[in-house]
Amino acid sequence: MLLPIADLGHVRATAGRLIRRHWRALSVVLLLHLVAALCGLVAPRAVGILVDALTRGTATATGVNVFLAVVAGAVLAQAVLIRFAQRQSMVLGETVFARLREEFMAVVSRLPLSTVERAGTGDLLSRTTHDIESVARTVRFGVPRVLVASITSVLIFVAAIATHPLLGIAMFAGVPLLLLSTRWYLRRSGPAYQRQLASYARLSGSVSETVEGARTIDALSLAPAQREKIDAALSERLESERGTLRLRMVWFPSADFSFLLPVIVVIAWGAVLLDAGNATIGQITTVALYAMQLVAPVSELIMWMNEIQIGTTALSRIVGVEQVPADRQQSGRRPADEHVVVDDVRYAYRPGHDVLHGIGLDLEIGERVAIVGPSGSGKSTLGRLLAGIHGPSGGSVTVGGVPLLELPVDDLRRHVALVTQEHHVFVGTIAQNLRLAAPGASEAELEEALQVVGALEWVRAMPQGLATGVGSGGVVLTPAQAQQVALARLVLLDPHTLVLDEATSLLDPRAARDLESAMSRLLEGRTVVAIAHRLHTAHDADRVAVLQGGRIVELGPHDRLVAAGGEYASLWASWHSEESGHA
Ligand SMILES: Nc1ncnc2c1ncn2[C@@H]1O[C@H](COP(=O)(O)OP(=O)(O)OP(=O)(O)O)[C@@H](O)[C@H]1O
Repeated sequence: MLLPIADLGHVRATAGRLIRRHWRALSVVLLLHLVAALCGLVAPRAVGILVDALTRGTATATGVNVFLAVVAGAVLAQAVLIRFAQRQSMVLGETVFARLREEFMAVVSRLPLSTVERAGTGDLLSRTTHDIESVARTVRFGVPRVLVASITSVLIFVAAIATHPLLGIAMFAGVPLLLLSTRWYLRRSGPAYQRQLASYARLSGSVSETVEGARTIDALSLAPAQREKIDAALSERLESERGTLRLRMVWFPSADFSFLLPVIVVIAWGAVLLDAGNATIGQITTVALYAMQLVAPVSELIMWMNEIQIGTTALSRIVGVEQVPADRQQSGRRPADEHVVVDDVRYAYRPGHDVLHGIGLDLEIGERVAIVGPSGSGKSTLGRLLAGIHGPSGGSVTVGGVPLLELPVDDLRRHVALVTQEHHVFVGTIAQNLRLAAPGASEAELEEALQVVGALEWVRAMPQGLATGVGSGGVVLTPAQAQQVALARLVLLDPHTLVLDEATSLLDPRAARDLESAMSRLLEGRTVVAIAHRLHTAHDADRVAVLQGGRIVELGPHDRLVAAGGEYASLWASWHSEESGHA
């Protein structure tokens, strides 16, 4: 499933909101361009007057000097005004774009994890990079240029009509062809550009998947299949680019012709009027110069219309991300205590296919519960629901009487946190990695957290201690160190309930043993739900929940369940005999 794409109404509403927010700055930009365009109209008019004076033989040396001064003054004024207008346009473009990008990043970081997982990284990656760049180009250059070109074109038309109304009308000669070809183009270009952008998303998805899964691809010799997939994505992209190119190849030449047409018609029609004594050579010269002056703004308009079309399509994909429904709704209620209760919980990844069927689990504050069961029985799913990552499809998971999904995410993590085998080290310093959990923590607090998980010594031994750069491009941490940093983050978060999923399984036995003491200090005084893949964890727990086919089939202390001789007893017996076999 790809992320939603906003319809034109929403895109227009977003554009309208941006214009309203910046209307003052936009008005200044428009005013500057308007005056600059007016200055640009002076020269053709002055040339026309001079031509007429020369034709009539009334031109004087002073007249020519005045003409030169006026033209030079107008050109200079136009150049200065354009400089300021462009500067203002760029500042405005950057301001608008910066806000847009910040808002988009805020939306992306709020996206429900389940949506990101389902949509895949390619689509989101291409929206946050390629589409944002496309919108940036439109906002920075496209919108100001289109506004300027529109104002200039209208003023040129008005000036031509004011010079000679009958001749001025000839300036419209290219309009029908321009309208027809543009309508033809716009009808087809929207879907064609959507296809093109979707093909970028698929290509970047295939490439990033190949890079991320390089080891698996290598190990299973999947390279040919992956190459085929990328080739298919490339062909799709090529085809979609060809599609839009075909459209441009029809539209551009007809547009080109339609704005050259007025120059030809003005001269031909001017000759007829001159013959009939209805126009002067000076007027024909002025209007013909205006017709030629029109070429630049109209061609700019044509070029940027195309860019704006691409930008609008990209904006619809960006606005679309805002339309992903939130998976949680804050109610403002505050948990009465630290009591976590799972009540009749159901969960389905796909509608109609429940993987949890009415789970009930009342966690006593400070107790340790181990969840055991065969692969696929729903242990990890239950863990994610307990940590408030997914919301249940039915029933509830509450802390202190408040459903987890009603809490703000920052708050939620201070109640329940999930510890998985994934310990991503973010690019930045060790301190920055830790402060993700507690942005305001002092260095002493960071060191205290590192001390709890037994990492203070090695962090202090690093070249710059807490300020050492880690992650991609920095010092490479060992898996055990990465895990210690993750645990220190949890110490800083200080949640009262922890859900452990395969917390130590990726480590070699020695590193796992080293971490066990760090772990046990972290767990002290907290409620713990451990998804137990090794049964000795279950043995040490206060209670064991046996999950089978998405249902809790047994629940109680280890000894009682073993004595009961049920499902857990046989799991325990087979695990025990395996263990003693290994010994
Ligand atoms: N992202 C997902 N989309 C669709 N189905 C999923 C997804 N994750 C898990 N499932 C399905 O949900 C069921 C429960 O999976 P879950 O991972 O919770 O089981 P588990 O007991 O933790 O298994 P294991 O011990 O192998 O990790 C399985 O049938 C699994 O195929």
